Amino acid sequence: MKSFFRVKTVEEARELLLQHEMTKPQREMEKVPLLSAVGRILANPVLAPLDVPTFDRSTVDGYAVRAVDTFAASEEVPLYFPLVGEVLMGEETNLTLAPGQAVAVATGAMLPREADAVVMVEYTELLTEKDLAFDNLPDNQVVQEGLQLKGLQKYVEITRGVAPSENRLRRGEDIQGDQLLLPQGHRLTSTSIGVLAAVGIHEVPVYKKPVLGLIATGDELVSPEKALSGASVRDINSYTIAALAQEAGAEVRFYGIIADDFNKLRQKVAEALEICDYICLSGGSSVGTRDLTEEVLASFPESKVLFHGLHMKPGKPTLAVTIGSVLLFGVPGQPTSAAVVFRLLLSPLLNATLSLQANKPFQWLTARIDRNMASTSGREEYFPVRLEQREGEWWAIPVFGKSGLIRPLAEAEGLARIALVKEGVQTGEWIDVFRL
Ligand SMILES: Nc1nc2c(c(=O)[nH]1)N[C@H]1C(S)=C(S)[C@@H](COP(=O)(O)OP(=O)(O)OC[C@H]3O[C@@H](n4cnc5c(N)ncnc54)[C@H](O)[C@@H]3O)O[C@H]1N2
Ligand code: MOO
Repeated sequence: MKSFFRVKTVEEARELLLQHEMTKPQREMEKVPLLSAVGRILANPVLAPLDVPTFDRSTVDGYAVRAVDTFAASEEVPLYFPLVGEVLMGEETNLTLAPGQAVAVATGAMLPREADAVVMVEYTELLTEKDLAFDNLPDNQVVQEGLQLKGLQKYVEITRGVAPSENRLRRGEDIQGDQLLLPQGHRLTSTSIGVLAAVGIHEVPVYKKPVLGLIATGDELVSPEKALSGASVRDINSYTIAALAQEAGAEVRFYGIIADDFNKLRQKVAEALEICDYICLSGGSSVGTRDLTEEVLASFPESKVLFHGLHMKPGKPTLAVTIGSVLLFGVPGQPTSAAVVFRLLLSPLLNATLSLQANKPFQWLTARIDRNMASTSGREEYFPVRLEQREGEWWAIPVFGKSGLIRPLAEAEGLARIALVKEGVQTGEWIDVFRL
């Protein structure tokens, strides 16, 4: 009878794997267009090549002024500014404001020189010489200057003063030229992509994605687009694992469902070894007579078993092998087991390959367990939980279901962990939860 050997704790397994060449930070880079850069990892730091904005801009629709000229304005005693021009959106202006003048500007438009604030259009009225009843005008220098102009001079009536810099975005206020914008190793998000667009970077240097080959084994498996018959079951793992691998930054190659046949499986593995950095086989990692994974992997001359079996539930029959520089895994066929092993072991490896900090602290939280849970000392146990806040504390509510099911995991918000040395936990006890 076959049995497991080289059994490791999850921690030992992770450390062993992180020493492997493949999990060392990836140094190969490529340039990708900004539109397809989300989720990719920056291979170089990005310095701002210029100031953003590149000129002083208005943040409102209104009139550019010198703030000091407007201080005395009020609803009771408005001030009148001759309108000396307009700056259209996207137009470069050469205007310079003289004291007491106003220039119409749209939100985002360039400000004339000497303008240091903008009065919102709501606090103004546009008038012409004709509209102004000269007799009633307050005796103010600004108006006098305006009146000296020829033709239908327009005036801006201002009923509220503005402070210097009010409604103005200064050159470089958003981003300063030469500033470090994004560090090497940063995972690009929608907002960091916006920042790159702002400084005109349209091709981004990123690390190449590690390639993960995926092979599902099992005579019983049927892909979702085919009809089920007799005792056949749907292939779930190929899809959850492909999605998890993509989330972790890998490029996935799917090698299909392979029947429990030594030669066919070996042939597929050989094919995958040609181009993959990681290979993940689901099913057939246990000790059943048809569980061929280990036998197939062992038949490659360079093959080396790192471990077979983890002190972990679910995920006990996990297998890790190296063939040359390629890391190969046999993950259990049970859908929840496969997903848990991938998240806890393979995702951190892909993160390491991509220079991402593995298991970021915010992936874990502590919560109080909602009921007594039994476990066996000597293995780490993981079970799906929902999370709830009660009076400022997190509580973990177990979602029960065997590891052959998929729905309980889909309902869960976390995986609660009972430590290796513990024999169960009591209601209310604090427990580590890995957020899903
Ligand atoms: N005598 C023992 N039997 C089992 C042990 C053991 O220690 N001694 N371990 C059990 C545990 S725990 C697990 S987990 C499974 C692991 O089995 P395998 O990895 O060898 O996987 P299979 O036997 O091929 O399949 C198990 C189960 O999962 C279903 N499956 C397989 N692939 C997929 C897929 N891609 N999508 C959906 N479902 C899949 C398969 O139909 C089986 O029902 O072994 C226990 N047995
Ligand atoms: O260890 Mo198995 O992976 O429980 O279901």
